[in-house]
Formats: sequence, C-alpha cells, structure tokens
Amino acid sequence: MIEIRHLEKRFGETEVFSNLNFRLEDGGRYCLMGASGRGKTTLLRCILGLEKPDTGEIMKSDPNLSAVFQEDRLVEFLSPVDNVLLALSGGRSRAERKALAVRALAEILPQDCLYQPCRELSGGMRRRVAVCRAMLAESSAVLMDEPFSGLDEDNHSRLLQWVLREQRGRILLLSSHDPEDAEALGGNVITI
Ligand SMILES: Nc1ncnc2c1ncn2[C@@H]1O[C@H](COP(=O)(O)OP(=O)(O)OP(=O)(O)O)[C@@H](O)[C@H]1O
Repeated sequence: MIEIRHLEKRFGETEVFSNLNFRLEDGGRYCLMGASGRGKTTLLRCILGLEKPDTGEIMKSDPNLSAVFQEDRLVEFLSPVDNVLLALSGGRSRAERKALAVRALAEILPQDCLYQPCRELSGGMRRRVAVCRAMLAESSAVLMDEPFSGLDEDNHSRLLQWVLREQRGRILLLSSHDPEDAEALGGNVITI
C-alpha cells in the first residue's frame, strides 16, 4: 500500500502540485495522467524518495520499489540479459537467475538482441529492457514514467500486456498521455 496525504511540492516560487491525496492498494493498477509539466515525474520521484515534498506525507507499507525513468538508465556496455541480472536479488543460483532473465526478455525482444551490448540497440528495444528490469526486480510496487514512449503500436500493446501478466500482486503505477493505457489498466486514473 502507498498512501499520499496532502502532498505539496514547489520549486522556488513555482507550485508544482498541492493537496494531493490518493491511496494505491497492493495489486492495484493505476494510470497517472496530466498535461505536460503538471508534475507527474516530480510526483513519481517523490514516491521513490528522490525528491522531497514540501508538505504532506507518503506512507509505504514496503519500501522496496522499482522504477522505469523517462531515460532508460541501462548499463550501456552490458547486454539486456546482464542488465536484468543486475536487478535480480540473490536467493536463487546465478544459473536460475539467468534463465529467468532470458525467459522474460525473450518474450518481449528479438532473440538475437539478448546478448548484444545495450548501446547497439534501438530506442524501443532499450525501453523494453528497462521495463523488464523493473518488472523482474523484487519490489512491492513498480513505478514507470511514460514507459511506452518510443514504441510502435504493436510493441506498445505487447509490452503493456506483458507488464500486466508480470504484475504479481504488486502496485503498478505508470504515467501516460494515452487514454488506451488508462483503459488497459482498468480505468483507475490519478489525475494531476
Ligand atoms: N529540479 C527542478 N527544478 C526546478 N523546476 C523543476 C525541477 N524539476 C521539475 N521542475 C518543474 O516542475 C514542473 C513539473 O515537471 P515534471 O517533469 O514533473 O512534469 P511532467 O508532468 O512529468 O511533464 P511531462 O509530461 O512533460 O514529462 C515543470 O514546470 C518543471 O519545469
């Protein structure tokens, strides 16, 4: 569970948002919507603890969150498989973790990309790696900032369906400008 109470954020004299209130339930799917510049990225950064709100509270029942940022933040010289492996915690053998990463990536990327350095991949492929890494990480919530930007329609809907299948009872909160994403997430829209 993540609960936001009376949240306010300003940058200097500029108010980004104020008196923001909502609650995200475990297993819930939520689409964060709002015109450009309304503060979606700032809000996600506040929830992730990367930005400090000026007033209000953010309560999390579990602090382990995973994220996809607007930029991919991949390790460029590593392959998709190795990037995803970096996010997989211990508890399983390396061979098991690798099998998990390969199986997941093979569902959303062409097979011949799995072992290429990420810097050689297209923008859309890199996006899919970033999404896969966040979804496979152990976390209680996955926060994604416009995760489908740069993807064509086919890959967009395939990746979205894959994300929904991989949710595993966690909170899913993603920002998007696309009403079809909101609909696919069950119509739970948080407007900012
Ligand atoms: N570090 C910062 N310093 C000053 N102003 C900032 C900072 N970060 C964001 N802002 C401002 O806060 C406002 C909200 O920005 P934010 O990136 O959160 O919006 P957004 O809704 O995610 O936009 P988009 O849909 O274009 O990604 C903007 O006016 C932006 O210029």
